Amino acid sequence: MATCKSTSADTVFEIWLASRANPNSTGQRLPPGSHRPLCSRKLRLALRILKSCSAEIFGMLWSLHPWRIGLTLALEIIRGLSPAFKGYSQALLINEVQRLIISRQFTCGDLLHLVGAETTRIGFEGLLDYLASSSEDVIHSSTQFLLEYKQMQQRVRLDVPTLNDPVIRDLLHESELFVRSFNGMSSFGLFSTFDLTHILSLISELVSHLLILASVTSGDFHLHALLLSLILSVLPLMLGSRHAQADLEGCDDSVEIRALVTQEKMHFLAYSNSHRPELALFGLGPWILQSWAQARKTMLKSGRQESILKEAERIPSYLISNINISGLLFVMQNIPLLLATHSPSASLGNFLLYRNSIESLLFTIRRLLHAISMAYQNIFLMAAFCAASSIKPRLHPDDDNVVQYKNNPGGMSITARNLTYTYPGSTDPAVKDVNITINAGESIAIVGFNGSGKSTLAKILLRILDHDSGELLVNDIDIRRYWPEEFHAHVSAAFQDFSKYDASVRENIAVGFVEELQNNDAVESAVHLAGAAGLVRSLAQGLETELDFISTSSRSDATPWASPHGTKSELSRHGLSGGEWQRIALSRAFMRANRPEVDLILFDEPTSSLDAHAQKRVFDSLQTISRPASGAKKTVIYITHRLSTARHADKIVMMDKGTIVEFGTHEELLTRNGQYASLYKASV
Ligand SMILES: Nc1ncnc2c1ncn2[C@@H]1O[C@H](COP(=O)(O)OP(=O)(O)OP(=O)(O)O)[C@@H](O)[C@H]1O
Repeated sequence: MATCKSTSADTVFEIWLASRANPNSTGQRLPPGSHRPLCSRKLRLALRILKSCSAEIFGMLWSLHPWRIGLTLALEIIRGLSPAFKGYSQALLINEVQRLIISRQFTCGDLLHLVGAETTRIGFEGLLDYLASSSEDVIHSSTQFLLEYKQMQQRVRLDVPTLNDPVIRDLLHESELFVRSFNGMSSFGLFSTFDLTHILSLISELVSHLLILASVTSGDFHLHALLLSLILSVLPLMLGSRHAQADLEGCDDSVEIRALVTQEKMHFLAYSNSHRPELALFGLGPWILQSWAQARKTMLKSGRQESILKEAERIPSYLISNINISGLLFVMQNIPLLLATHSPSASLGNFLLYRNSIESLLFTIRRLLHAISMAYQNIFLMAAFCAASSIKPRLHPDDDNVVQYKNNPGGMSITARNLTYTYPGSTDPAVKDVNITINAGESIAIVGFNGSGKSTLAKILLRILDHDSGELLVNDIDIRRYWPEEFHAHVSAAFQDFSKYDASVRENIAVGFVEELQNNDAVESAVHLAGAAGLVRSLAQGLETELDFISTSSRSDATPWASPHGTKSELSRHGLSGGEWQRIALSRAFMRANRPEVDLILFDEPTSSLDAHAQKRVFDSLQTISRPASGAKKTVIYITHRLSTARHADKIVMMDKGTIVEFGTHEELLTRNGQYASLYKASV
């Protein structure tokens, strides 16, 4: 056993982190998913994890099917006794044959009787196996669902800054391995409730072999055999067959395909980093989770029904296949040997039983050690799963510091003081010492050279990123005191790197305010504001047209949401040009921007791919909804390289190298004759 350095660790997260210390290299971490060496330090950590998390995990799983899990545990323990009982029963059979032969009263009828008794035992064994595996299937699919659900929940609640942390990414990776191990897909092998029962079963097998060995050597043979026989005979009668309870509704293939597609789409959304800003901004987490859960349940249900149907067809063959004819033949093969020896005192059965028990004992010990070493590795994955569930998203305020966002009738006011932000892994700040005051209801254009920090500043203002230092006040309250979800309900945005969803036009737009997904008026109004009505009309299936974003996307993580079996929708997907996609993204932003509770609209390069008419249309719409003839104003911020557009804003922010170099009205900045003035003159 190796020795590892000791570190102090209190929470499950810290224990998990300590378990990743590389024993061969101080200060280095083991890569995520790698095996933990067996050493006294890691063993102690494993025990602490078991103490802290196992009750939570097994309590969670136990609550799913208490009686079934209890039953499965009992069955596994009894199944563990089977090999020993089998050896014992066969030894009895041999002894009986030997006795009959020696007493010269052997008849074929006696032989058939003995063979019948042995066959009955084997039949019971097969039935026991069938009942145990049926019950396991039910527990397995519920467990799988619950853990996958929890994992999706972990993903969608985490914000961009949290996910940017490489340690958190490693934690989520190991948490995922833990969940995958319930599908048998983990590199560590399977460690699930059934591995635990497997360990119990192996322990009971070990004990039974020891018991048999003790019996053979002490001669106290029949009592134990009787007990084992009784247990094996009575237990199956107590068990209800899952087969009888199965709900064998017919399966609808199209429902399954739809469910599978939805499940994959939602999974992709939850895991995609490129969609993360919109996911946070539009508060899509609960909707993704709910849609995924519904689809996943349908898939698991249909999978279970399929296996029930298959099993129902398979019961006779299952039982027959479990009758180990070779074992019986092995016993029979000893009869000639008995006939030859004719010894009145020899007991070949006892001799074989002893020999088999010794062999089985060693084999069982090997399997048990293997199972325990698998479990040891998976304990650390379990810690990752537990710790991941309790990560506090970076943008969440402390409970005692929370302030409720109050709707500002005149739009959102923003004050930034010495705002600085550096991307993880970078040395130079992308935003540096930004100071600005934006009054409620103002329209602000942010302009500047490429890479000057405009989009980064926008993401900080939108509470997608968290500034490293400085202060950001929204309606005179520190933005860090608002719940991000609550704050996001009062803003709408179109990002420069907006998302293209592998979905219909309607879905692509309505994710801006997903509660109105089926509200045609709301969707059509958003389409109208973005000047996309003509585009939608030109599509054969209008809002229901499925969009093909692959052909127009060049992003590296543009993973296709695989449609199984090459479905019809895949064939009829519609590609869009860059400008058309931009109109769809703007419609999405207008879906929310038009709502009364929204105080801030932020568009990052909203019209970069639009023609002059479309561009005018978008700015007219912005004007209409942010400065309505009656009703509340909204603050509008837009980032643009088109200075002919910027000049219409109330004030202009000129950025360079992460900082604001000029701020004022168009006229003021021209008079100043600085960077803005030279850029403006160059553009006209
Ligand atoms: N995810 C990131 N990780 C590290 N650095 C980044 C990241 N995103 C942007 N940057 C860097 O931050 C700086 C500011 O980028 P930002 O996108 O805010 O500029 P911008 O003014 O919006 O540029 P553009 O006009 O080209 O859109 C750039 O130097 C950029 O390389």
